[in-house]
Amino acid sequence: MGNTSDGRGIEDQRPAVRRVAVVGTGLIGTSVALALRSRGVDVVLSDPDSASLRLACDLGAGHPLEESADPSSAPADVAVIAAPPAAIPSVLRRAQDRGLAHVYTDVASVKASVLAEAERMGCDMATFVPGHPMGGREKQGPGAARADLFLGRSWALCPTGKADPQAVAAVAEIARLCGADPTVLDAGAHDRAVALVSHAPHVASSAVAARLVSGDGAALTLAGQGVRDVTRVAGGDPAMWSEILTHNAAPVAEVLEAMAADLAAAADALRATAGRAHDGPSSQTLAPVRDLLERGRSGHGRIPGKHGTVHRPEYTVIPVVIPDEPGSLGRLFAAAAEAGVNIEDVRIEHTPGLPLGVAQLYVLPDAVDTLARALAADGWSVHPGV
Ligand SMILES: NC(=O)C1=CN([C@@H]2O[C@H](COP(=O)(O)OP(=O)(O)OC[C@H]3O[C@@H](n4cnc5c(N)ncnc54)[C@H](O)[C@@H]3O)[C@@H](O)[C@H]2O)C=CC1
Ligand SMILES: O=C(O)C(=O)Cc1ccc(O)cc1
Repeated sequence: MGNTSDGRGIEDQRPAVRRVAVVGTGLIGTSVALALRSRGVDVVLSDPDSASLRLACDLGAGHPLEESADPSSAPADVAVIAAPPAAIPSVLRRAQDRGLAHVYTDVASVKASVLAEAERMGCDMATFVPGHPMGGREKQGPGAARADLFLGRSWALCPTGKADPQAVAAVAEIARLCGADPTVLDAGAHDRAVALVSHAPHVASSAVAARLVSGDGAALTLAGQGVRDVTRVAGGDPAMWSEILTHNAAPVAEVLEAMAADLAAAADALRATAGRAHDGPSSQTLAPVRDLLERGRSGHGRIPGKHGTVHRPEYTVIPVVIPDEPGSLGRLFAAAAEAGVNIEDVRIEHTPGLPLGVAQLYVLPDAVDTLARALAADGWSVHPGV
């Protein structure tokens, strides 16, 4: 359900969106384009990086803008600008000047500074509705794009008071066509919210991962799923994230300062407890640590989960042991295809020093039994439920 922060509904008007221009065919632009294509929308694409543009086209995300019939005579219904935050105001200004679309939106992770710069550059704020899809990955480029990236996610819309309500409705429709839930809020409120739920967590993840740089190799072989979960987003592009953090500096700094105070209190308490483990976990000295763990669990419980946002398919992971040799993945995928099962995603875990790896196959839950039986019958070492 889409709502504004002041309670107004935005699902009353649902305009037809038939033709969309996506400017910037990286991870997010190509994912938006793929999602729109899957809903029958005609998509034209552009990117200054010709390799990204070609890959996005080859993936079926759309056709290059330049090769389209006559772009100047047929403005798209909506242009989605999916470039890095700092580039967006100038890209928007150029797109508006050439009449690329009737309505414009962007996907930048920060909103207030992008909006202020767009206004300063004289962009038309009646047709510009800033947006931010709250789905993403720690990988860049069109090769990592997925049509289902935004399913069940929120999609923030931050129009200024000058925005035409029909433009807001058109961009809300883009979000819905991508399977997301549009939510209108003020740019400042957006930036404070994402500082808490995305930007500061990214820095915290990097802080954990940065400790591993000096960890010895033997320690790293003990890494389990926990540290992989906590550090996943630290794999994101440092250049892009420096840009995002710079554009949302004060709100992120505030959250990091609070985290740093929690960590310092926990470290002090642990120092004071060192060598006194037999006093038990309820000792007064350890109270700040216990308090942090309790608050952490409560905070974790507040994240909307499986029952909050319902549309995203939950995949089940089937681990399969594979020989670390050329062709083994190909044979595994061929066996899955033979069983008629679509592999939705795959991750490979290698154990250093062993001639084996584990392929984690992500499949829809109702395909698990079929696939596990077929692979086992084909001689694979399959471990569903592990
Ligand atoms: N990575 C993520 O998980 C998320 C990123 N975002 C936002 O999406 C935007 C794009 O990020 P990603 O797709 O992750 O990055 P990306 O690096 O995968 O793609 C960025 C694309 O923009 C292109 N580009 C650079 N300058 C351009 C310009 N002047 N005009 C047109 N295209 C230009 C690049 O060639 C590249 O293809 C950023 O504003 C980011 O804040 C939003 C939600 C999630
Ligand atoms: O990797 C993930 O799970 C993310 O949630 C990524 C992400 C990165 C940047 C955004 O502005 C929004 C989402």
